[in-house]
Amino acid sequence: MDATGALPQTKLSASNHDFSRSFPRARSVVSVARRSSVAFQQPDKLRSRELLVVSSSNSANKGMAASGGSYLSGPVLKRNPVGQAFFAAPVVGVDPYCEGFVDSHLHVTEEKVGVLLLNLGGPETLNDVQPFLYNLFADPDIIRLPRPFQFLQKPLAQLISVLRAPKSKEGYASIGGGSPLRKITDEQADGIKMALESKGLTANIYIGMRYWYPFTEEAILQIKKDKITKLVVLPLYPQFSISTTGSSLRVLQNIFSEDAYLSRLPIAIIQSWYQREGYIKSMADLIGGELQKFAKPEEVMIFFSAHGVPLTYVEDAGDPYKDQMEECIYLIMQELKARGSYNDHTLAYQSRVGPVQWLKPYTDEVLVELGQKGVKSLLAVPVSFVSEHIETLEEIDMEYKELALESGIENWGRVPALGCTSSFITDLADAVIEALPSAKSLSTTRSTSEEADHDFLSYAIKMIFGSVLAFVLLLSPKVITAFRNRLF
Ligand SMILES: C=CC1=C(C)c2cc3[nH]c(cc4nc(cc5[nH]c(cc1n2)c(C)c5CCC(=O)O)C(CCC(=O)O)=C4C)c(C)c3C=C
Ligand SMILES: [Fe+2]
Repeated sequence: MDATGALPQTKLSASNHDFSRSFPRARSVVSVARRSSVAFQQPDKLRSRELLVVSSSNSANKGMAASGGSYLSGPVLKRNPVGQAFFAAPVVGVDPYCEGFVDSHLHVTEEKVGVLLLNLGGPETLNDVQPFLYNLFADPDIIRLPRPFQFLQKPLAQLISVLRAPKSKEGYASIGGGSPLRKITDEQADGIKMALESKGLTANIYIGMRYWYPFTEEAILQIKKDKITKLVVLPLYPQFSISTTGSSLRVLQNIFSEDAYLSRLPIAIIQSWYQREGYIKSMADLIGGELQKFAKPEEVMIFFSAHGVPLTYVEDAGDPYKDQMEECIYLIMQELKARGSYNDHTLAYQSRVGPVQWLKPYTDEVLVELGQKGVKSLLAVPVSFVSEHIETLEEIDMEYKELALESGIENWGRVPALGCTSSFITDLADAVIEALPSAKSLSTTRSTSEEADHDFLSYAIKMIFGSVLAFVLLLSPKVITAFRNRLF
């Protein structure tokens, strides 16, 4: 990192490895991925690449698709604009023969599986707060400037980070002087490693944070050093947003496309996993447990509070975040109903920053309204993130709790973040195992020049076909008559 706190611009050198063939493919495994376009760019200027991506799913979403509604009127499953594939088939077993590859010198080498966990990162000390904020605001997926103004990104990031730092520092000071994110993510990584081992898969787990240590760039350097032969990318965000998973994938895309070894490395990306049965059930377990702490559990309003995004992300750039969030909450509520809990529930968005409109309704406004409407017992459920962090520990536990109590809510509870809940960690390990057979390298997809050739060819075909069609039409009796009658 440089003196201003900017994150390192890591350039990864080309590798000598030529992993020209990979064999044998899984035999008893049903591939879980579909070929689909992944946007690593901002979706409004997509240069999508053919890459194998996995949307981790299972019977839960199939059931929901069948129900065919939306959160209020029942959800509808959509293929989202960032090219996400839904409804993967279940894995039926792990191929005992799928354990090696042949390098260019025809030596059989052992498969080395890596799992890259992507996360946001957080300042570990109060001195880290301003440079962390700089990294966050310098991200074009966080502050999306129109193209002619993009040169202002870094000066603007510097300005906003300096202006916001005192308020953020206060928040971090109130939760012990720094973000707990690194520690929790380390523990989750250990948990996933152990869960994978218990399922017969040895894997190296890497943590790639977007805005603080250990940066994604560092994790990728380590993946290269360790000569990983297959990589599963698992963002620790249940729902996809351009501002979170999308931003991290863009970093990966930039690094991978410039590096010979990485562009040949078979990789599977789990873009979102909010609909996995294991995750939904783990959330329902936690909610059910907290409901029982109230004197009258059936009277408690379940209040889902998700981190917001600016409205333009959803409305203009096609961020699937809101749809996925609503679907996720629908599934959790279905699970609770199946367990006999019929509580009222609502969803609101928290943590807005800056003057623009964010996803509504806003958490603070809804809390006040609910208090005024006479809701007396409320259980807050953080739903967009799986670790405790500043927005659960400070914003929800302190600010929103105080606001709720002032507004007339008498009984307040909060569901803890999933953290290392064992059913949840096991489910993430399953998601990795299911994704593994679909790993595919960037270089096996069409190259840019092939794409350009293809584009030129299709352009030429269209031109020729169009000219012939125009010629035929012009010579057609009707057109000739129309010309004669001066209708054009
Ligand atoms: C799904 C989760 C998140 C989304 C979506 C998201 C979008 C988003 N965030 C900001 C601005 C800030 N986020 C900050 C902290 C922060 N954000 C998330 C998660 C999501 N952000 C987490 C988990 C954290 C906390 C990390 C930690 O240290 O514990 C901050 C810094 C804290 C603060 O000053 O409030 C900012 C700023 C934007 C602008 C945005 C979408 C465009
Ligand atoms: Fe955020």
